[in-house]
Order: sequence, then structure tokens, then C-alpha cells
Amino acid sequence: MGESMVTYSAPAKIYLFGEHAVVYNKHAVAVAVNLRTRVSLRRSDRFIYQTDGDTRYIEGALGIFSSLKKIPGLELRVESDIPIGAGLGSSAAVTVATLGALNEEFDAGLGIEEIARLAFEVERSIQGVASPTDTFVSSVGGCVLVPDLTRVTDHLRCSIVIGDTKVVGYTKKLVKDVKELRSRETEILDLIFDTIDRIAVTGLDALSAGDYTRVGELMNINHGLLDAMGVGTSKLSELVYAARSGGALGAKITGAGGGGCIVAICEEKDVGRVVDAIRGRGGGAIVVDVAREGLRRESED
Ligand SMILES: Nc1ncnc2c1ncn2[C@@H]1O[C@H](COP(=O)(O)OP(=O)(O)OP(=O)(O)O)[C@@H](O)[C@H]1O
Ligand SMILES: C[C@@](O)(CCO)CC(=O)[O-]
Ligand SMILES: [Mg+2]
Repeated sequence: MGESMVTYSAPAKIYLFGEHAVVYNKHAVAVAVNLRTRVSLRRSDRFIYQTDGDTRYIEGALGIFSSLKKIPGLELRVESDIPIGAGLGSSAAVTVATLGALNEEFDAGLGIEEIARLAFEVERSIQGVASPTDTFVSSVGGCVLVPDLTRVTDHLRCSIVIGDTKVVGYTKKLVKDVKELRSRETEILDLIFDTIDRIAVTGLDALSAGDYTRVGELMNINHGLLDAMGVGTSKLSELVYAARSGGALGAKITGAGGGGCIVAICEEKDVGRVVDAIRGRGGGAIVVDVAREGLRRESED
């Protein structure tokens, strides 16, 4: 019987504000949520992977880690609650959890900030252009402000509902499409990004003041600007409007768009109506909580 496997997990995330603009160094506010990816691994004489996704990000994590410690062979298993390509940061979570487990198994002595930075390098190398948001919030948990890379709170006094179009969005392609649109309409896209920057900063102030009506209103404006940059779909907007009609304070695309998920915030008393409204339009709907913990060691296998 080989030595026991070491297991680390990392959470999914939603964006309250700022996706895509954050790639151009504008502010974003992201929140880790309690859907997790768990990576278990142990040394081996060859490389054996068990996972339900392709291994691009796992290979990316192994590659960047190998520059620190030689990996002769590895048995690695991934189990995840996070839908892939749904805008919930599944790539960041699998990368962060893989690096966390490697860090312990090979005694690399990396701190959480270093793990977040290495994970960001993996995302950027695969995505082409990327922000540190997804990997940072998955590493540290709670609610974070980017590009400051600060954790602002670990509690929201509202309910969070994720609506899933069940259509995969491809982050790499969507980020590239926005980059190409910006190359054609630079001034206009920069005005949109600047407006999203202001929304994120104002939204964080509203969050800190507990003014969730204003947080929701700013989320709605942000959704319109994501549509304007071409990452929306009719299905995403259908679920957004359904959530709002169901009583959500605010609802918007979360993540890269082009498919994937929306996020809605509401008062606890309205959660059932918001869930029913999303499901009534054929969307998947799950109520999530803030994940206070980011990268986390799980019990021995
Ligand atoms: N459980 C998993 N096992 C292995 N690889 C995974 C897993 N989950 C995600 N991945 C990797 O991440 C890729 C999806 O990343 P992508 O950035 O396109 O979507 P996302 O991270 O889910 O959404 P977003 O980046 O918009 O938040 C998959 O193709 C796969 O390479
Ligand atoms: C679209 C984007 O802003 C978020 C994807 O979850 C890309 C990134 O920040 O790397
Ligand atoms: Mg991703």
C-alpha cells in the first residue's frame, strides 16, 4: 500500500464587479464561494492522473512547480463540485489546490501569496491574458479587491444565488474577443473599463456600508456593460432578468460570460422566489455561501 495521499481543496468564486475590466488593471470585487475542488496526490514512479477535466491546468501547475522541485512521478486525483467553464473559476481552483498539495508533498515551503502568484502565472500562460483575481480569491478565500490583492471581508449580509445556463463559456476565447474589440474601439472600451472600475470601487463602499440595494443596482449596471463588450448571451440575460423579477437586488454575468453562470444577490426572505424564477427559465440555480477559507488542507485519505 503506497503512502497516503495529501489532499488540498480550493473554492470557486463569483464576481460582484469587474470581470474583464480587471484584465486591464481596473478594480474588481470577487467572492470565494463554497463549491470546492479537491486535489489528492502522492509521489509515484510514473505520472497517473484521475480527473474529469482535461489536464491543461494540472500540467501547468506541475510545470511551474518543477522549476522549484523535481517531480519524478506522481499519482494525482481531482474531485470537484465546480462546474467547468461556467465562470466560477474552476481552472483557478484546480491550479491552486494542485500547487497546495505539491507544496506539502515535496516540502517546498511556499506561502499562500507565492502559491497565488504561481497559480496566476499558470492561468496567464494558458489564457494568454489574465488577471490575478480568480487565483488570488481561490487562494485566500473571502471577499477580495483586485488589483490591490486585499481581502476585504469574509461575510456578506445577503444571500447569493448562482444561475447556470448549462452552456460552457471559454474564458481564453472570450478574453481574446474582448481584446480584439478593444483594438478596434480602444477609446470606447477604455471608457467602459473605467466605468466598471468606478462601479467596483463604489460597490465596495456600498458593501462596507451594508447598502445591498445599491450593491445590487451597481451589479445591474455592470451586467449591461458586460453585454456592451460582447460577452453576454440571450440565455444569460434571460436568467438575469428572471432573477431580478424574482426579487433579486441585483443580478449579472459572473466570470468570462459567453455561457456559464449569472450571480444574483437578494435578501434571505426572497431566496426561494429567485431560485424558482431562474429554474422557471430552464436555468440551474444553487444557493451558495461565502467560503471564508481559500486553499485548505483536507484530512488524510
Ligand atoms: N475538475 C477539474 N479537473 C481537471 N481540470 C479542470 C477541472 N476543473 C477545471 N479544469 C481545467 O480548467 C479548464 C476550464 O477553465 P476556464 O478558465 O475555461 O473555465 P472556468 O475557470 O471554469 O471559468 P472562468 O475562468 O470564466 O471563471 C478546463 O478545461 C480544465 O483544463
Ligand atoms: C474574464 C476574467 O476577468 C475572469 C474570468 O473568471 C479573466 C481574468 O480575470 O483572468
Ligand atoms: Mg478560469
